[in-house]
Amino acid sequence: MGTLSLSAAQQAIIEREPVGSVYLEGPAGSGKTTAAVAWLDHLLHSGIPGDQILILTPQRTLAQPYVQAVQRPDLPPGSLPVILTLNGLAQRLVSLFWPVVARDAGFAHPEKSPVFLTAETAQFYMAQVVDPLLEEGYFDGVTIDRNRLFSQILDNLNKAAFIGFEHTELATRLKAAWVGKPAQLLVYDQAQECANRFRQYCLENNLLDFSLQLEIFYHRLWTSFLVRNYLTQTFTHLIYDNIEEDVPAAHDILQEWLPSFTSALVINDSDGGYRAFLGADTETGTTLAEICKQKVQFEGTYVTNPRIDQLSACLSDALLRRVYTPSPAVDQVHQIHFERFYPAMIGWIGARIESLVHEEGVAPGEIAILAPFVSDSLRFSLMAELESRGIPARSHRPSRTLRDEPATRCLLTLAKLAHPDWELPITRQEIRVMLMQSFGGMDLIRADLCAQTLFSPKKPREGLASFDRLVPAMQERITHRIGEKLEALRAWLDAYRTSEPLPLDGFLARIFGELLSQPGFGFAGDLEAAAVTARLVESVQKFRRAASDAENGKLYMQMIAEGVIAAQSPQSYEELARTDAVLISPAHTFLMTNRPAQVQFWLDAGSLNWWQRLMQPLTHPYVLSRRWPPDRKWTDVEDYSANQESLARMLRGLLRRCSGRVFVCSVTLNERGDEEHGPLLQAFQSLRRRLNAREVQP
Ligand SMILES: Nc1ncnc2c1ncn2[C@@H]1O[C@H](COP(=O)(O)OP(=O)(O)OP(=O)(O)O)[C@@H](O)[C@H]1O
Repeated sequence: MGTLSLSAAQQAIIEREPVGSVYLEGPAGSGKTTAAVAWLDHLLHSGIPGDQILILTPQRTLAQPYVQAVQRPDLPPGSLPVILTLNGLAQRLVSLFWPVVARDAGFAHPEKSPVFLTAETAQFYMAQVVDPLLEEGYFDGVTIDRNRLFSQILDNLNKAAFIGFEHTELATRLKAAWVGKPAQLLVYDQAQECANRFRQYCLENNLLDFSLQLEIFYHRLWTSFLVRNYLTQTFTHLIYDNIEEDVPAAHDILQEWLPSFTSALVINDSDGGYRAFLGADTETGTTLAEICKQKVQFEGTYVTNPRIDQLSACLSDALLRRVYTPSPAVDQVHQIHFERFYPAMIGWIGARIESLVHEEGVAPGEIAILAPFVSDSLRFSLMAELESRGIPARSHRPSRTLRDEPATRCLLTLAKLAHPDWELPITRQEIRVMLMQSFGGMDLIRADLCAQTLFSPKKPREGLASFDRLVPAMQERITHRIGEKLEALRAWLDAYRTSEPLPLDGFLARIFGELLSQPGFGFAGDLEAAAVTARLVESVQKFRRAASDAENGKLYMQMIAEGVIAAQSPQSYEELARTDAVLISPAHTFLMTNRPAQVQFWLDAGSLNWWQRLMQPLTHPYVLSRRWPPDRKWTDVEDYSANQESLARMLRGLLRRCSGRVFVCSVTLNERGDEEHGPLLQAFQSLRRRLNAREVQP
């Protein structure tokens, strides 16, 4: 177990016979996962074959400590433990037992293989189903992006599967809780119609989105003696971590499955529940405690200190308007900083971090800058500020898409140039970005000159004109060195155009290998660009497998241009965690990476976004949950208390992952020029007032 010396409580977990079930509960940072990883090590060293051990987590990121553990070189030789989410398990089983269930589940072509959809490809098919309805005027009064509309309909289907009700009941449930304007009732009906049609479309075309995978697993496979027998014989030992972040269907299945494991370690983080908006249910999770033979409680923390704990308690009291008396010690672990405008705040954060790193010896990787949302401009300004001070920074925005990456934009422009038959428009701006990326080190001015002189957006079929045709003065300005590369690029594209076209993923892999990664070209030695290319190729491949259309390369390009396919960048948390750099991340994402940071900066403290949830006109995370009574109305009272509760939980979670100090940053005028005094800022102001009042007391 590396250099950690385990506590007595942790030792007690691992010094057992691998028999019987244990329910381990405790707050974040109390060492539960560390004990579980040591337990896994113990199981493997005691001779249990790895592939008989199932490690289940609600989300891949939460499995990282186990993924790392099974990569250690000192493990005994043999098979590896199986690390899965419920969805991953469902997908495996549906593949395996497809011939047995496909017909009964209503698929039109049980003789053909199933096609498992990703979040992206599901959006693509949703577009096929919903676009004609949008043309008929569906969702006329709803102002949200098309892809968010699609993702909410998919989310509704998922919620029905997670909670365990018929997807045809969605609108009934949503409407029963609605108290606002009647026009919304029609929106729910239309969302229901879309969900029904999408499900039908999936059944007709052998497509399985997450909801359908889970429903088939839960209602058709799990109930089969054959499947249960297979599962109980395959897996004899279970580690199920972060049950509080999993969905009721997972808890139901584990309720029945758990007794058949030879040993089981079930772990609950008593502060968690951050994935509630994705269907996680802490209450159904805790029912697993009842069937475990032994219950163990971990106390304390390896991460925070008593002053941070006091700050956490004071903030909860302030937020929930309870009476409290803060200890002056909390002053030492937080600081509130106000600036009038955003740029000044960015500068202040940069200077503060510079002094933390250079004067106080804090490692950059121990610093996290957190905000409810991280916009592109915020991310860019922070990265630039830190870079100018020589501080390494990394950012995590789950919503950052592959199509936003310059390397992707370059590759897709090249794809359009190479496939004139697609007749897709190409702008000069795209040519500029492509040249700067392809040639590496080419400046904006020269790239612009090339785009102006060598390309006509009106005649995209003609592609790039030859450098040799330019007048000598222009050639001089662009430079002959660039001219040579331009000619090499043109020659490559010409040769490709006259040969048999490849599928888009094949084209991307080839131009990367034959041209862009060659010495002198922009992707040579650039690991980030190579990683982006690999992810793009993978995204196109998944799309190609799911969309059998002959012109699927062109279709992919169109879908990405319209934003239907966002090609989410599945940058691994592992990659991010490994670098010693300041992390810039949405607060919620930081919580789900489950890693502590010594110093945290909380940005936009005045913003209401810390408190209120994202507007989702087609769905509702609380109404679509198992504990919501079908006849109850969702009023402002419920809304207020849900927001309060979720902010309180988030603050506890952030501080549970903080070992040093919090800097709370507030700008009078936010990025949009508005003044905001949201509940987070108010809680800190209340705390300041009380601390000041204590100081003036005799
Ligand atoms: N015995 C120990 N001695 C020193 N540090 C420890 C010990 N056990 C755990 N830690 C450290 O404490 C931190 C939290 O541990 P761990 O992730 O196991 O806690 P947890 O209760 O599972 O929290 P979470 O629910 O957030 O995952 C980690 O950085 C870990 O390295």
